[in-house]
Amino acid sequence: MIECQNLCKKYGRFPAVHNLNLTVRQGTVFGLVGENGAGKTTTLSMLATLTPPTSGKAYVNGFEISRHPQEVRRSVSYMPDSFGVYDDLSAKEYLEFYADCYGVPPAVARQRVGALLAWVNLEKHRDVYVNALSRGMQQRLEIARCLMHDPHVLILDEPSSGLDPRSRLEMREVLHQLRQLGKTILISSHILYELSEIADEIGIMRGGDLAAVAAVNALLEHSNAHRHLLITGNAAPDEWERVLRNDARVVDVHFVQGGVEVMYGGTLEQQAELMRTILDAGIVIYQFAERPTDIEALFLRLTDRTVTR
Ligand SMILES: Nc1ncnc2c1ncn2[C@@H]1O[C@H](COP(=O)(O)OP(=O)(O)OP(=O)(O)O)[C@@H](O)[C@H]1O
Repeated sequence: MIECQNLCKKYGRFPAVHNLNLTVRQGTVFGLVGENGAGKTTTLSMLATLTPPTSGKAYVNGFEISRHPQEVRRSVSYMPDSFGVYDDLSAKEYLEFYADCYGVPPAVARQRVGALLAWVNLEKHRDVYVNALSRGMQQRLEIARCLMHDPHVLILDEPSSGLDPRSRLEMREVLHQLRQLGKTILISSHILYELSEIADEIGIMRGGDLAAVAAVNALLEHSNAHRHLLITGNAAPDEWERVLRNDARVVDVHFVQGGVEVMYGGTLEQQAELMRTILDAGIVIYQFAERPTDIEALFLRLTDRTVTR
């Protein structure tokens, strides 16, 4: 449904996106994660036909973006990372305006405006001017706007950026619902954890390259199967090593100040046994704590072999 083949964008001599090869299967959600300047916005903007590529090809809904931009625009909705709103339109008028731009028949538009406002929880704000809505509400209205012409493909650039925690939660709800619609979605974020909740696959961009791609299921299975433990005590590194080496469920050991960080692949009962083994070895335990999995580190470890650079 979306396919990029060696897609490149240079600004002058600067390669913002470099030989990008990416496939988003029909009806799936692909999350693009990366730091500021990684090339996410440039990629999404090329796929939305707003930025012409320097070289390479990309197909959206079967249409090549440079050769058939009009057809691509009809099949796609693009939500930019920053957008201007029309000050003197209410939320309802804003959606009606876009329906008109896209040639949605008035009767369909009337029904859709009501349904979408309810869907993004803005029914009560239908007559409020767009510039009087909070940023979170404006972002949700943008999602509704994106659905006005019932596109096959959605391209969303950081829909949660700049939102306070409560608005982020509300946006998260909307994105979860969006996933249920079965559309093909390409969504970007700085935060990998956020994307892992809604995406089927995740790609990480660095310096204009798609550095790695992983299926979210594989990430979650791995993070469920492994616990990240912080154990501190009065042992020297070689003592930790000796004790931990005897437990086959210890996958990885990393020495830290006063102890070790352990990637552990056993059950909770086996984890308790590990604690007993450490105590039996005469080590005084100061701390034995489970830490949240660093999903970014896990992603990089799992995809180590798939780096395309
Ligand atoms: N119009 C432009 N002219 C020159 N350089 C540009 C232009 N647009 C983007 N760039 C540069 O291209 C690189 C990629 O930018 P891009 O906006 O695609 O990154 P991003 O991953 O979306 O970052 P952010 O999360 O900050 O939006 C950056 O180094 C940026 O400075």
